[in-house]
Amino acid sequence: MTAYQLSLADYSEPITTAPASLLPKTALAIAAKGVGMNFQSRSERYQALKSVDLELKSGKIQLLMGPSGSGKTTLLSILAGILTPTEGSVRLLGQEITGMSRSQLARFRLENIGFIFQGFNLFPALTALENIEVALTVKGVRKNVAAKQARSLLAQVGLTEKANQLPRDLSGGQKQRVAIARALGGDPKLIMADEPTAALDSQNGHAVIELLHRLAKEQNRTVLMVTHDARIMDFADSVIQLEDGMLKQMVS
Ligand SMILES: Nc1ncnc2c1ncn2[C@@H]1O[C@H](COP(=O)(O)OP(=O)(O)OP(=O)(O)O)[C@@H](O)[C@H]1O
Repeated sequence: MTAYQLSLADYSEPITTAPASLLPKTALAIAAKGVGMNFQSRSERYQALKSVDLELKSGKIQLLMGPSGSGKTTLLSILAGILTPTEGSVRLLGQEITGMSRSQLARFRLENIGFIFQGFNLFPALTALENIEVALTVKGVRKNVAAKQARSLLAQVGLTEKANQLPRDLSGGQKQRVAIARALGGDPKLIMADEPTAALDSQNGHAVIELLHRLAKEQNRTVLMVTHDARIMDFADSVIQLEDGMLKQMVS
């Protein structure tokens, strides 16, 4: 189980935040200062991140790249409020999240962050539409409203005609588009993706990247993505390189 799977906490207060489209384009969506992470296992201490500073503006697509073990997932988890750093602070959408309680963090994530995973994480026994509906009801949307919203989200990713298909009858790219539609429930301003194209062939990978690009540029969402996929670099506003837990460079 990845750290992200912990993020869909059973928290059912209604969504109250403003739509992503209302955020000013220049606002800082993510700001990390002096972020460090030490993992303690038995007698050993491992420093996975060292003094990471970064600032990401809203409406941008940022890639988090670097060799295996360099700290990408750890950093994404910290920036998503899933892991608490041992040093430093994180502000998301102008709010300091580092001192929040677990339930405050769960609520913040639910209201503001859409998660996308390499393995799609769809419920195999639910149709494409039901997968989205379920996520909406977890976010506190009433069932009859959720059904309507789920249809509209599915239309946004161009899959209206696949509404009643089970995940096993969809291609990898279609599954990922359902997962993206699900992530858009509740209109999150931040989208955090962990290797979203790793399991996809070139054509499907391209469709997913274009969709994420559209969500950032047309709807002013901030997309932060861990990836090894060099194809995405052309669509990104900047690339953050991590090496041995340290920020090596930001390519704009
Ligand atoms: N819970 C943990 N306990 C101990 N060490 C951990 C823990 N989580 C991660 N690490 C270590 O921290 C380092 C960074 O891990 P991380 O998963 O962030 O790397 P990554 O860049 O995402 O790697 P990959 O590309 O292989 O997914 C690794 O050496 C890893 O073994």
